[in-house]
Amino acid sequence: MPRQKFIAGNWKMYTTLEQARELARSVAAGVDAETARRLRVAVCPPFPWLLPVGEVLRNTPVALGAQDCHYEREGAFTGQVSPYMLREAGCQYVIIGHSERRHGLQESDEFLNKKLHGALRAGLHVIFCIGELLSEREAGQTESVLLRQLQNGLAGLTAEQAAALTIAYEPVWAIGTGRVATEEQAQQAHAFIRAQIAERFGSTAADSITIQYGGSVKPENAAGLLRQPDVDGCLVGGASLKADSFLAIVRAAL
Ligand SMILES: O=C(CO)COP(=O)(O)O
Repeated sequence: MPRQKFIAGNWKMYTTLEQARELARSVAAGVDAETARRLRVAVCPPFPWLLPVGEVLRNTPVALGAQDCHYEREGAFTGQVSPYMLREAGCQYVIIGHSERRHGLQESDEFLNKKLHGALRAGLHVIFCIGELLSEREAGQTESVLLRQLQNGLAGLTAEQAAALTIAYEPVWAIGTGRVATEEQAQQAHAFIRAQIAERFGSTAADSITIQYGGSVKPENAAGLLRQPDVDGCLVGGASLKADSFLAIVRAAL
């Protein structure tokens, strides 16, 4: 059975409350029953908008996700958000390891691995981001970087947990730059990631795991990327902030 495609929107630190509600309303209105039967759609608003956006999405096929979490259930962690709080706020998904946290906030593979386990303990589905810098690609290190991020980032997972995971391959040079990876570059990286999952967790996990592509995905390039055999969906930044462009990407996945 083919893997179900999964399109997620990462709203990053954008939208006012009113824009967030309106965007969620329009996205939900554009995902009909047939679309919902054939693929998964989620949006990941900023933390303070999770509850009001969750309210808008209630009883719709669009799932709610957060953009980060801490690894502990609770504690003296000023400014952090527990994965259990996210569950209680209605989240099904959480993004972990986005490059804007890896490189902007120096979050290490080991730290992200703790978050991954914390999120799974809380019952969240994780979108785990990996990807190389431009300098690493140009130095021919793409695969070794992905390998390190997978080895350290996914340490201690069971095959069953790996099978249910979403990996987002987001080459850092393609994020917010308008410079999308070519279909061949995306397919090559995704096939490499799947092969590594097979090696570590077995072929059942490799067949079931969802591998999204992220980085300058737009309505014009989504269909070509999604046609690649190992591209199971997209993690969309800028184009997820307009319902029209996000829904066009959703339709490209049908
Ligand atoms: O970082 C991204 C999604 O997480 C991609 O962002 P853009 O789609 O804006 O390039």
